[in-house]
Amino acid sequence: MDINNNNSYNKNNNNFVFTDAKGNPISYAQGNKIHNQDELKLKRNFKSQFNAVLKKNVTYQWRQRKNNACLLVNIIFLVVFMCIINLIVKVYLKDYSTPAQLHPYAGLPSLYLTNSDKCIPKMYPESLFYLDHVITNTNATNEIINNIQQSEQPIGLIFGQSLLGKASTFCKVGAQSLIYPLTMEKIDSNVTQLNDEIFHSWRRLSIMGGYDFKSINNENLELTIVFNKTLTRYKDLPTLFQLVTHAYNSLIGSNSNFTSIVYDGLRDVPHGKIEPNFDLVSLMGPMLYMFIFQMPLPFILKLLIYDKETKLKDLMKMMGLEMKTYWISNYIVSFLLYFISIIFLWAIACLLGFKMFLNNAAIVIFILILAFGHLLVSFSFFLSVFIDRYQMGLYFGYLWVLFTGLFTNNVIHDILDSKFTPESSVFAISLVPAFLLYRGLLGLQNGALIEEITLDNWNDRDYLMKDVIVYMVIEATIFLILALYLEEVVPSKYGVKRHPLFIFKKSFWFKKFNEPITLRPILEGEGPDVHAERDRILNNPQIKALEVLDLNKTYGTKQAVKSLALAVDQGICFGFLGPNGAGKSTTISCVSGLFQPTSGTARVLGMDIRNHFDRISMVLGVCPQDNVLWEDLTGEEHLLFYGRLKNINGKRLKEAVDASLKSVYLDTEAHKMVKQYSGGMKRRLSIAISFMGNPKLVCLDEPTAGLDPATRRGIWNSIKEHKGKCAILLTSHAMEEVQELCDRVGIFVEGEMKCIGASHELMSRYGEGYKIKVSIQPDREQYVTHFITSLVPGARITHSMNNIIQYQLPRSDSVKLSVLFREIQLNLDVGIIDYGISGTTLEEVFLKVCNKKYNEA
Ligand SMILES: Nc1ncnc2c1ncn2[C@@H]1O[C@H](COP(=O)(O)OP(=O)(O)OP(=O)(O)O)[C@@H](O)[C@H]1O
Repeated sequence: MDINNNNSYNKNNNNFVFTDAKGNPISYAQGNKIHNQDELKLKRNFKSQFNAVLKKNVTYQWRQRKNNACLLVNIIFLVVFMCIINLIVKVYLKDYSTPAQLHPYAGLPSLYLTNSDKCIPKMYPESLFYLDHVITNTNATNEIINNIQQSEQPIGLIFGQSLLGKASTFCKVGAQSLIYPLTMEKIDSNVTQLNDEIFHSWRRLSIMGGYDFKSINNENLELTIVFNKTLTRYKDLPTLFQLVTHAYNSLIGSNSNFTSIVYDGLRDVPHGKIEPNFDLVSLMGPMLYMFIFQMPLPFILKLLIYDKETKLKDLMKMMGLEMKTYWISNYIVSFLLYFISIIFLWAIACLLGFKMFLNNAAIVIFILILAFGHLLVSFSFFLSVFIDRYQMGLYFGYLWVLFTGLFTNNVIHDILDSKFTPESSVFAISLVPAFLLYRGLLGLQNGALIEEITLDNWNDRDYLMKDVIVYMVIEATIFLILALYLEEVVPSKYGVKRHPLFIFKKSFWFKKFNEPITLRPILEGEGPDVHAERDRILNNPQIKALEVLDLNKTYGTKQAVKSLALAVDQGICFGFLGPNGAGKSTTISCVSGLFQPTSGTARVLGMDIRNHFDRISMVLGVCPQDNVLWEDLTGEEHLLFYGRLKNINGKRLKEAVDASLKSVYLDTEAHKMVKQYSGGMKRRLSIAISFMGNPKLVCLDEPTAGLDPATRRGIWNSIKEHKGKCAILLTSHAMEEVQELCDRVGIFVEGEMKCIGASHELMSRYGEGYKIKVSIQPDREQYVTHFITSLVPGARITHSMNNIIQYQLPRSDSVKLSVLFREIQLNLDVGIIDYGISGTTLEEVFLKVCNKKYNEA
């Protein structure tokens, strides 16, 4: 098959070799040039991979629709619950509207002294008076008036926020002036004009109140205090009266002939008809919406952790998926999960007339929703680093929503509401996404109760919405960067993590320039065939499917792989044998890019895994030890996904998937979801996945472990179908499987390759010779043994029971099978009923190599 004018693709002895015009083998990595058309497919295609992950995620989420519907049901439940209560309260409040008043009547002033611990926060000295709620005709009122009037020093007063709103202030004992509760401004209009003006603009709520000084001289202080009841939320401002009188008294000082105060009382500003403005949803809003806005968190955590827990993320990575594409696609799906639920909430809220959503500019609400969405998703990414089980993620998510909701309502609300809270505390609180959301929701609430938030006023003192949104964007960015960094370094059950300072290492930034590693020609203590393997790698210029060059892998203090040297030719199936814990899976994980070798490296088709893993993964297929599948996707959907990862699209993809399903006998089960598959079917699907996209090297980690003989044979057939088209690295504990499938075998013990070669070579090299099993007549053991040892000197009994004896013949060229057969056949009368001769099995070689190791130890 000519690829282009210069290069060709030859198939010799089942070996596929890319060669240049002169017939020299070429590596995919050589010179960073594209050598042939096929090589183009080595490049990861962002569009194709993004399409694959997005389609898979959307299909998977659609299958999770029952679970996802819970999210919407939770939202509906909370909203409907609030609506019902709101409705009941509104019906009850219907008769409480206040008619329009151009000249509202004056009311009685009153004062309330409290300096008990109960009402005064401990931080205030007891000599300060705290003025807040209004109670008329109490002794406390008289007491405070007396105190104020008789005091020679200014009296310390604290005005409760509920009395004066945000304009309240606080005056220390000994201060020169008493208090400046409201900004004073002289208005050049008389009371009537002022009344008219206020009456027409009272809804704009810009006037908090005023003093009307009717007559002021050394003997008289006549004033009216006007205040805006709507703005001050139904609180009287009686204290203003006292303040002004006292201030006046202080001002005129000892010259005072102050004899009378004409008191006109307090009255509301002129206003139009006031309907009861009670909106429970707005009042409860921040807390209610806290729950709703954060409700997607557990669902997003589940989505992120599931792939990690089930090792699907690792497999996708090994099969060529670029992590950047994975994160972007997951980010989008998570964001959509949040966004759809919040838009749904918005729609319901508008339908039901919730003021927080209706009385504020839609653009401001939309920006807040977007900003918090990004923060929530980034925060979920961050949390997912520390959680290994998706069930745990779900529980944690729900607890977080509940806890932050309740905590905000009971603690954070008070802290944020107090004007004594220093900016630094507000900043610290804002670092927690849930509390920052609360600040944003408080802004919306204030907008609903005071004045619509628009892009013009969104950073006014009462809303600070712009600040909140900027905080959200900054925090989202920080959480995302932290998540991506911690994902690489925080220890977890899955995958091997990097050094915390990896970004400061040169190899991180310049990994394309990792020095080539030359295999050591000889290593002390290695057997002759392992030496020969090193020679083969060093002296054979042909590009191999896989070359492992002095690969070491250490987990903490455990050295799992020790200076492994191995080459697998193209088109060859290499069997990797070894006892449990020998390091076979670790080798596959290093070769397939899941783990970074501690030292040494591997080359796939001439490309170094340290420098070209992005290309290697496109020609790599992996079937891990456990089935790593999405339970809620069908077999066909799995293959479509992995096919797209490998840049196969359109008609070719459909054909490849059909062929793949057929090759593992799953074509009739293609549309069943994996959760309905049996263990054998899942295993067959895993194998089909590993061969998807015509990989050049396939790693099969115990492909038939735990399967019945019939299924095992089926899987062997599918592997045989692919054999020759690519190199296969197969680990197994089943000797007959290795004998059946593998051209070469390596036995690996405690991280070291002990022997390597074709199975028959190993059997003859490590085998002890032939065995004869004879069935004898009773009491003839002595005669038969004499006969066998006379025939083959050195033959010894290895097993004798129930007149069946097994003899081990010495390993010697002098033992000729044909002679043995003939002699036994002629001398059956020594007492032999039946007999059989067998050679050394691979299992015996395996046991011998392993036992040798253990005996040495
Ligand atoms: N993530 C890990 N962290 C620490 N040690 C590990 C890790 N993975 C494997 N090991 C250790 O490394 C050694 C080799 O393990 P590996 O899984 O590669 O063996 P194996 O030959 O595949 O075994 P098996 O046949 O049982 O699958 C074992 O001692 C194992 O305990």
